[in-house]
Amino acid sequence: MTDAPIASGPYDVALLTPDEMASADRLTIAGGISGRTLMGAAGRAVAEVAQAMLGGPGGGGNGVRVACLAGPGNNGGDAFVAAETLRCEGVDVVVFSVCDIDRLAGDAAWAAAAYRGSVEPLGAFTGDGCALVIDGLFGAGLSRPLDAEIANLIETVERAGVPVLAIDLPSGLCGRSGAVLGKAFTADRTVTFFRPKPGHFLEPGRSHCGVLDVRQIGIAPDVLETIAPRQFVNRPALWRADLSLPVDAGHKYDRGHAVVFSGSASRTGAARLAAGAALRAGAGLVTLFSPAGAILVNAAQVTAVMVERCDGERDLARHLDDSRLKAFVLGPGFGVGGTARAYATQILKAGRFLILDADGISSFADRPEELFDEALGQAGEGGPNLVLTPHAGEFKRLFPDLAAKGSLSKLDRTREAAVRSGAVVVLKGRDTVIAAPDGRAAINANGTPWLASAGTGDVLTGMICAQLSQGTPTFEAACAGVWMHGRSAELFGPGLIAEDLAGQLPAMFAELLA
Ligand SMILES: NC(=O)C1=CN([C@@H]2O[C@H](COP(=O)(O)OP(=O)(O)OC[C@H]3O[C@@H](n4cnc5c(N)ncnc54)[C@H](OP(=O)(O)O)[C@@H]3O)[C@@H](O)[C@H]2O)[C@@H](O)CC1
Ligand SMILES: Nc1ncnc2c1ncn2[C@@H]1O[C@H](COP(=O)(O)OP(=O)(O)O)[C@@H](O)[C@H]1O
Ligand SMILES: [K+]
Repeated sequence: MTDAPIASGPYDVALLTPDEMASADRLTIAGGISGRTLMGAAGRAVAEVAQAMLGGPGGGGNGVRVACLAGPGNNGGDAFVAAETLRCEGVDVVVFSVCDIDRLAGDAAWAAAAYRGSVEPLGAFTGDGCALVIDGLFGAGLSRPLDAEIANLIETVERAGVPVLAIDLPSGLCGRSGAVLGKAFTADRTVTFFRPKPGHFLEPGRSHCGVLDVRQIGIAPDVLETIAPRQFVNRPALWRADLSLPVDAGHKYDRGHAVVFSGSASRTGAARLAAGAALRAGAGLVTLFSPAGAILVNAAQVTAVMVERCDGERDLARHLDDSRLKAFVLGPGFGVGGTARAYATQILKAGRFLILDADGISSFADRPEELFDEALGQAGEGGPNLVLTPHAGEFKRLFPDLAAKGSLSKLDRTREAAVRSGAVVVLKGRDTVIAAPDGRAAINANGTPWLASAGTGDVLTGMICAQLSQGTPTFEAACAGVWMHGRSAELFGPGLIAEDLAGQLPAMFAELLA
């Protein structure tokens, strides 16, 4: 993302649904800035990016042809402004219009009237000799799947292999959900305005956008106070102010004591991955709670991480008498069953933070209400006491109806799950969504595909646990953990396995705190 304002607070990283974007537009126009001014700025921003794609100013002047595809609404209006700007700069531009330009209305009609170049019907587009396609067919106003003529046109562009610059959204992509309605362009770059939309970050949308440029076109950020958006892209501006860090005169207990439950003797690695990450991510102390049969194998492989026996509810009750134990990870390698359910319930009843992952989640598959009732009763000052970190398969076990409801976006689905469960829900994947029961949600945008590797989810639980054990509010702790995890993967680069992630945390912190 380029040209974003300096990220300093949550509204700088807000995502606007198409309806919220229309409100931003209305509020701005009511405040005295005309729709034409906004469209003029939007179209010029598109032309600037087009020039960059053609090789910089003058790069488009050497006989290369740019095709501007214009739709029936304001997205088409932006395309006409971009076309006229490029034409004035000496670029050979042709507009291919969906409809007769006499049928355009409002600002789009104004933009078409101001264009002095040639216009051809959409059906005349072949892609021959074309160096760039500017997609101004549909943006925020897409209301139904693309018809066959437009879908065929997209295939023609794909076959011709011409680079695509999308205005606002690649046509066919839903800005609210990131879903493809029938067929959509796959753009090399997308220029959007004021703030990005959820569909730019939710898959498959993100994969259709290419490089995302966010341009400011004269909409004042203070309209966000009125609109009060509740979804954000997960960047440090969202949680930096709440992050827990060591204080100068602090001691290790100030930084919290984190606990990770180990599985049985042959399944201990996942818990150690989580424990190591929790320590490196900032917990003051970390203890592995191990069944008696796994103590030797655990003790032989840890140094700064401590090991304690925990073999049943009585042991756990005794441990919970120590109020310094703040946050617990339960699930990685733990085994599915009654023990996991009993421990989870006990921890929540004791008012401690619990990150439930993997087998911990699957243990509640047949009786999710038992977990949800406990979590709904326990939310503290900093938010819920429970964080759930499912991948799509685990999510389906706890929320089968939400997983099956095709009309819900990943953002909607995670939000509904958070409200129902009383937990902060982290629904993982390339486009991890973090949602709180109060309606706030964030879509993560960093990380690399090398994270699709065994054990990386275990490491994530440790990073979230480190923040929870230090007192960071729950939603912010989960967002920070997810971002740190993704950034660590980026810093390591190709060839990453789960064991490599925690080792990148010092470099990640150095960057974050610079
Ligand atoms: N908001 C702002 O601040 C600013 C917004 N700006 C720009 O405005 C854009 C939004 O403009 P917009 O609202 O006119 O919607 P747009 O995407 O052009 O499409 C609507 C038209 O398409 C039609 N249509 C829909 N789906 C269809 C389909 N499948 N197949 C066929 N037709 C279909 C629909 O018809 P209807 O559904 O009404 O029958 C209607 O005629 C936004 O993306 C940005 O580029 C900038 O100028 C800067 C300031
Ligand atoms: N293609 C991808 N791009 C970015 N992150 C990914 C991708 N695939 C998986 N991840 C991340 O990797 C982690 C995998 O976690 P999980 O599925 O629980 O694995 P495991 O159970 O083996 O630890 C999650 O944080 C997820 O968001
Ligand atoms: K478009």
